Amino acid sequence: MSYRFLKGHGTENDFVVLPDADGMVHGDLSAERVRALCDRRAGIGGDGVLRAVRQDDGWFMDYRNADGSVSEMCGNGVRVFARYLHEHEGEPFPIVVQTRGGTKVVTPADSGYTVDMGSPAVLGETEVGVDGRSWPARHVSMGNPHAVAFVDDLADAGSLLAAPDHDPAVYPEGVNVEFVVRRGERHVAMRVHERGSGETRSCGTGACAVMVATALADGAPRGTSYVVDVPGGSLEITWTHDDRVLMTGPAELVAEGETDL
Ligand SMILES: N[C@@H](CCC[C@H](N)C(=O)O)C(=O)O
Repeated sequence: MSYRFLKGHGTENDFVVLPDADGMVHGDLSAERVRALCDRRAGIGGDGVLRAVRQDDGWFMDYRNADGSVSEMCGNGVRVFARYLHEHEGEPFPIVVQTRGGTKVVTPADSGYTVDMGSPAVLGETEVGVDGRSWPARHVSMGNPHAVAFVDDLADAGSLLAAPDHDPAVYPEGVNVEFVVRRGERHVAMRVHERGSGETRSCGTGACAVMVATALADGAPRGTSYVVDVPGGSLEITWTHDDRVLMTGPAELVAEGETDL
């Protein structure tokens, strides 16, 4: 059976969008099917899948990582998802998106879309490691788990072909690991190894976790904005006076078609 898909990305974190308004097309999306869709040689290719299901309280973003695993949230994905809902489902802004990590509200902005990502949870210190080297890291939850480590050089993180070492007692469900360097005043750059997808060109929730960890390290007052560079572009992030993280960045839809994968 063939079905409709779209392909999109936010700062080159790329996704297969599966329209499934009534939840009837895909039913219980299997991990095997997600892996087939995300396969960059035999499939459409993507860091993850965004299945769009209409609910009584808005649209549900059913997010899956490329390996088929489920995650609570995807920050770049939610901007792409909102653009899809606006342009293809006629949803007016502000767009309310339900996720496993809570309700997110997306509005248009000069440089793309702004997402109210909610309040971060700062959960203490931990450690991450690559190739026998280790760094202290801050444990931040943006609905999904992150470990943020400051390094001298982004190359210190090595090839990132394998998941960085981390404490399984702190992260029993795995973790997204961000490596960060400073670029200037209120400006950092990061690489990320995503749980379930490997190294990606960007991670929206990761950039928010990085901003929170950096603002805490800097003693920056609430309301300060940071630019977070990722390999696929830049995101602007503000931690507001009322403890919400606002992320602004682009979202692109680049292709649409039918697949029988
Ligand atoms: N790329 C996403 C995060 C996707 C989920 C993550 N890999 C996890 O397992 O938590 C983003 O832009 O936030």
